[in-house]
Amino acid sequence: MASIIFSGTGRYVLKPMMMVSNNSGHKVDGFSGKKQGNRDGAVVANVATTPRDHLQVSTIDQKQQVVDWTNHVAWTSIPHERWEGELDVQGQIPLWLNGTYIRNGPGLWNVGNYNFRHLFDGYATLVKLHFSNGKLIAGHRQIESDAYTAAKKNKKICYREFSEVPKPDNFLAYIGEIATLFSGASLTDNANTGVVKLGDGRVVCLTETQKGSIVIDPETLDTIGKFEYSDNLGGLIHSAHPIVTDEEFITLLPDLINPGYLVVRMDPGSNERRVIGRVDCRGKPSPGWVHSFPVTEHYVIVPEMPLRYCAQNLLKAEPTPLYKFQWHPDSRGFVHVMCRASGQIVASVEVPLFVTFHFINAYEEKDEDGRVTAVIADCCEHNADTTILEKLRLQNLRSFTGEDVLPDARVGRFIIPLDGSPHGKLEAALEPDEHGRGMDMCSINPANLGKKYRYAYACGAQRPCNFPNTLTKIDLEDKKAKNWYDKDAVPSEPFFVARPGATEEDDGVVISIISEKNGGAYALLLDGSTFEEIARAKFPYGVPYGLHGCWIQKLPGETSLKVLLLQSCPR
Ligand SMILES: CC(=O)/C=C/C=C(C)/C=C/C1=C(C)CCCC1(C)C
Ligand SMILES: CC(/C=C/C=O)=C\C=C\C=O
Ligand SMILES: [Fe+2]
Repeated sequence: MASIIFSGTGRYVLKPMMMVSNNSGHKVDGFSGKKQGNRDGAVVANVATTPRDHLQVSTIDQKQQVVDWTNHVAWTSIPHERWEGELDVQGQIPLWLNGTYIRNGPGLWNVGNYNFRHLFDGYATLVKLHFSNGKLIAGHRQIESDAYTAAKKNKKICYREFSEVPKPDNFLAYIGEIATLFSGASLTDNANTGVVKLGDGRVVCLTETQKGSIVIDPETLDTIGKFEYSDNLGGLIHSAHPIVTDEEFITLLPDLINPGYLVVRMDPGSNERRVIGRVDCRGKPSPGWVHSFPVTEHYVIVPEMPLRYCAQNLLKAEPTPLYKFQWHPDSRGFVHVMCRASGQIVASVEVPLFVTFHFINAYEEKDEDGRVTAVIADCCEHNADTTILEKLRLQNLRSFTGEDVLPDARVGRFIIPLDGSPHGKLEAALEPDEHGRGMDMCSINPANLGKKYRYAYACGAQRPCNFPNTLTKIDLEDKKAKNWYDKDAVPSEPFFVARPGATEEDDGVVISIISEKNGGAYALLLDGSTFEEIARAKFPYGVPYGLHGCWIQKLPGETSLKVLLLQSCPR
């Protein structure tokens, strides 16, 4: 398959399903807002055919065999606002794989002539892979958050992003009140981190600001509107990674005023979160950053990381080394265990210092009488080293020269006793050299959420590197890892989809999107069990790196939402 795409100056005519127009019918090239001619009405991806600078420079230097990463497609803004088309597939997509994988991530890192600083600042780009009877329709779409829409209109940043603060006059021009620059109104709603399917079918994109919860149409990727929480729980931020199943949505709301966390739960069909309980922080001066957290069958695990939110840094205009956070080793690290049913804290232990974005899973360990004796919680742990945040600055990601600069990481396993002991343990769940001492962006078989499990999928490292560059299957029982690697390519989070009816934990496929050194990108399917490639399909343009995804299973006999709507509203 693999058509040679960016080779000439001619236009590359794509298959008829694609769309490159914005709502006004004009093709949009990033933020330039340039109107592109569409005289013949042909469905043409102008962006895919215009040779882009990075496609010319991103070549292998024959002498050094080192790729110029300045314009690596992983860290280059997506060149157009939306696209959809069928991809040629090399290999075999399993016929049982029917549904849509949607991945979210910060895919646009410039506005006007201004270039963003940090990976997490970029405006949200959704990428979809729709699998149906062995065929693959792909697409992408920018999320129409207020932050993105305002930036596009004003050609300036108008809201506070992860590391960016708008100039007061940008913000004034848009919102109109200086008093609000330091209030919740100035915070971004750029939902660029994850995407979840709620039990009621709504698909919601998320980031760490509560206002950045945005409902999308999983078929078209269109922005439907804000997900408004109808409770009065308040607060401005939440964990970027709620626990979402068909039955519930659980998340943590950090309390920055009276340091602690509210543990809250929402039912399918509802927009109202109800409080399960509250954890008071044991360390000072503020809650630890809580990007994610795990649950077990009976407990919610609340990590209190010594990397804490920092009120002063929240207000600063210029980025500080740790952005909105500060490292407080003296105030130590803790893990709290809350009973889901009663909201009572059943354990609150001090643990060794740790730094993590992502918990992998957690489960309960029982004695022979079935009594829970401990909770095991696994995470991608950065050896208590905060420099990983700095490594994710775009300048650093784009300046790889072959030196091994990625800090070491491991599968950190917390062992939290439930017998009243004051301390918990943190150790590597397997020898980190198994996965090149790189470890982040993980998934598991969702059937094992909160239960004892054997396999995790994540990005590891083939060194030297400056960013995790392998897909890794971790066997926590045999303490072994299998690694997939494509030189100079950047793979995104390996996402496990179970085969319907499977009984083995690793019976399924692993989906990832690979940003290639030559400016291209491809969707990759690995067998969940053997971890061998089973199919790949090249995009007709470069797709940048992205973060987290979700799977929307097509049920047998299911009719699409659009068809149902058309049937219920006959003209
Ligand atoms: C993409 C990712 O993993 C994290 C994104 C985090 C964001 C956008 C955090 C934003 C924040 C603000 C804009 C101000 C308040 C603090 C904080 C939640 C860090
Ligand atoms: C890309 C990333 C965190 C993303 C948050 O959602 C972490 C990468 C860590 C590298 O080792
Ligand atoms: Fe994340």
